[in-house]
Amino acid sequence: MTLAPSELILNEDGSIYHLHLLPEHIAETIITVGDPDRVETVTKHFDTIEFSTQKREFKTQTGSYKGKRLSVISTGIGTDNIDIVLNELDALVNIDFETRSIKKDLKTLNIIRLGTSGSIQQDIPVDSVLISKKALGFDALLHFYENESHRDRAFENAFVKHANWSLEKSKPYCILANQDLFNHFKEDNIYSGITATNIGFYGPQGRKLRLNTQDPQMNKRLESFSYSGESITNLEMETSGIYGLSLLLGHRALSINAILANRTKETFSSQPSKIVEDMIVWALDRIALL
Ligand SMILES: O=P(O)(O)O[C@H]1O[C@H](CO)[C@@H](O)[C@H]1O
Ligand SMILES: O=c1cc[nH]c(=O)[nH]1
Repeated sequence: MTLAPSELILNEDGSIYHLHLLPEHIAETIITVGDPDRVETVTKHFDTIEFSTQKREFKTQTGSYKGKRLSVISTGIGTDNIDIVLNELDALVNIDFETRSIKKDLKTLNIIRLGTSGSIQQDIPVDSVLISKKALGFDALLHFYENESHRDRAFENAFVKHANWSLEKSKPYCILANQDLFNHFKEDNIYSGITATNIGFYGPQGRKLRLNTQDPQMNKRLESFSYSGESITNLEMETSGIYGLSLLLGHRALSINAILANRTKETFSSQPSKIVEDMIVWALDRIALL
């Protein structure tokens, strides 16, 4: 099947539409960060940088860390951007841009998010690091793809019942991290849990400045939900989309987040850049061993 110019969009220089990348520009292990400024916070640790570009919020640098070729790419905020980043990264490795056809032999990328997040559990403090074993998506992204075989419907239904989830919101979807990557990064001083991803930072994460939220008890209900001994630990805005699209496309994904806020204790890190830097240094050494 040939993909039409309106579906697979290439720029005049042959690069993919939003990311502005050619296939040779990316490594097989990719670190995603939300903030474009965080790309260099990661790559300043690299031995060499071979390539840099930026279009809109999507900044990419590829180089080498301890001999391993890595790309770092910023996604901006939200799962709407994750739809663009994951589909275009996959196209770069699994679609032949000359023939506009899907390759026979598909590649699997390692996709590791180094993000920031807010904890909703008392005992997960600010300035800790958490890896996400599962994601619960309150965004609707995955519902636009054929996804049935990858979701944990029993978990989703138990959550909807427990939280008295409004039918006017999207049905939450539950997706697993790549368990090999999860085990590779898991260690005693790193927290792990279920990350809830939502479509906003304020109302959708239960924050009230001037506007009332639809359910003032939402975060309490998230905090008290437990399923097979596991709890929802933190809130952010990308992990469910990364896990969902990675599973559907055949890539391996893990989300690692620096905890900047504790929503239950109403605290925020006094040194957010330090914990982000510490997380990056720790994660890079683990990534180099993949
Ligand atoms: O720091 P990043 O990776 O952007 O992640 C978190 O920070 C942003 C909100 O401040 C959202 O993107 C959220 O997921
Ligand atoms: O509370 C927080 C902190 C960082 N990022 C989020 O999305 N939420």
